Amino acid sequence: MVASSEDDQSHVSEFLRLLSARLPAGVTGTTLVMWTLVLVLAVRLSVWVVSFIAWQVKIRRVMKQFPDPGPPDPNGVFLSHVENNPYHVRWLGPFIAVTSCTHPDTIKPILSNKTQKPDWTYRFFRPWLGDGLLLSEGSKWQRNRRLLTPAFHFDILKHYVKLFSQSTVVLLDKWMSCGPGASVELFDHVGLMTLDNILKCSLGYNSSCQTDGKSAPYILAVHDLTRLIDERFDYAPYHIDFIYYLSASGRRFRQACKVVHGLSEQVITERKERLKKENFAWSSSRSGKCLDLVDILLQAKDEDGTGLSVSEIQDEVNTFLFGGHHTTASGISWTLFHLAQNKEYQDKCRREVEEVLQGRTEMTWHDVAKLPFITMCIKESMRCVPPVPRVARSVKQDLTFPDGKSLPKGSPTFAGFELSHRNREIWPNPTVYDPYRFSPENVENRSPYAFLPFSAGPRNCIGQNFAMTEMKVSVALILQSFQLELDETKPPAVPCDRITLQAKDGIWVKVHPIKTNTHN
Ligand code: HEM
Repeated sequence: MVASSEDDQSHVSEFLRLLSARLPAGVTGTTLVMWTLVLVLAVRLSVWVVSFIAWQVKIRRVMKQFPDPGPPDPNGVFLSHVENNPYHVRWLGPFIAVTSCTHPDTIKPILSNKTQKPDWTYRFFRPWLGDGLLLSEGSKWQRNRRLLTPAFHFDILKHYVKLFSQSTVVLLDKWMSCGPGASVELFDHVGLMTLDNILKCSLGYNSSCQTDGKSAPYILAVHDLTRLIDERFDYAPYHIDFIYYLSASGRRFRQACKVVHGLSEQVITERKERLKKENFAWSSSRSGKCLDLVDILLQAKDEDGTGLSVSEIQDEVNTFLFGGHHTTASGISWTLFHLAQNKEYQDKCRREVEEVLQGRTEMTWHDVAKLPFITMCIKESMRCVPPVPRVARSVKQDLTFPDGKSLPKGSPTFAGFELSHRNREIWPNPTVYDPYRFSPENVENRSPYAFLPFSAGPRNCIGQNFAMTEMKVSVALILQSFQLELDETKPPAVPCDRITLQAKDGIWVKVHPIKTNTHN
């Protein structure tokens, strides 16, 4: 190696000497090379400046088509603006403009296959979730989506109803032991319950995370990660990896990633050991058990017979651990909040579940289908506070809206579910919680793109049936055992954007037992 670098140096010196010999007096080979380099750099810089200016002129011309609502109102949303406009533009600093679509007709093309997930937002998740289903693109995403879809088939989901019931019972027992009328913070309790569910159901992990306290570091780390990613979006210097990872936030982010990856490693290692012990033969005849997500990941083979690598499996487990618990925790907690706030709907839900269960405390798959009013309440809650408030996209090819306005290739844009769910043109009195918006006759004439808690199009939520089943079971069983009342002595519940919509100071409710707990 040393000899070759010495050889290279002598070749360069020889070249410069020969070049100098051919040049006019006073001009050396070194000077000529330097000037050539400066010229090349100057040309490249000029090309870059000219294309930047051309791009800015184009962006400004294009963005003029879209209204700019100005600074956000105190609630952070532009309700009156959204009422009259199906989209708007916001400038992030002096050069970058992002459109937000807030009407079913403009959201529809944004969620089509003419767009893709943009690196400018999703890359902040990559050190945590890797190239799992949420972040991957192209053939890898297609392969994994195809592989994992069967894990969410109804035949599999119906086995989970029993597990969802059992996890809810653990939560009910905890509330029962707090004493009548105790004040509890919903996200704390519900977050552990939904983590328990995803660990037991999709990941086949023997969890007792609601009671053993071992998952507290994971929950705290996820809390940190969502806060830190949000902070990184908002602070431009942190967009540069080098600066970010030198900062205290960047170091904390790395530390939190280590904690969450620890749990996914544990899930995979434990499963592999169990499989070895069971001498598991990969076949669907696995003593009547259905294949869950980890089974599928460990079993998956490409056409050429290669399985998924360890890091591919880990990325998916990390993705499902997060995607499968943080969102449903938000959905269930906000539903309980809305029902605590609207006693008449809470009572109606309770009557419904009592009629279906007739004193039983465990749900079956058939029971879940008999809860239409609870389903309407959950949907109305996700309209008011969608767990995922928006998704970002980048336009792959020029995209034209129904009114003829268009976005050029490469434009960044948002599908704004939170705002479209409050668009007065579609939802009269949007701030009022009214589950009857979701009665069959009211749903009939509404665009399928009006209500999109699970997004739509090719990148819609793979876990939406899992989530709806889990939410119905938990809400029904909670209301069967407890009367909920908002705790007015605590700070009011205010939605706060932490990737999913959480509550700024939590959601505090008083839980009043309805009858003696018969779950034990
Ligand atoms: C109330 C609960 C839930 C809500 C509101 C929700 C919402 C969403 C939304 C809006 C997306 C699209 C994200 C994007 O385009 O960037 C999404 C994707 C996804 N969700 Fe959910 N989700 C929920 C529950 C779940 C559950 C329970 C799981 C897993 C068990 C899950 C797994 C995923 C995955 C893996 C993706 C990526 C799908 C893909 O790109 O192919 N979600 N979810």
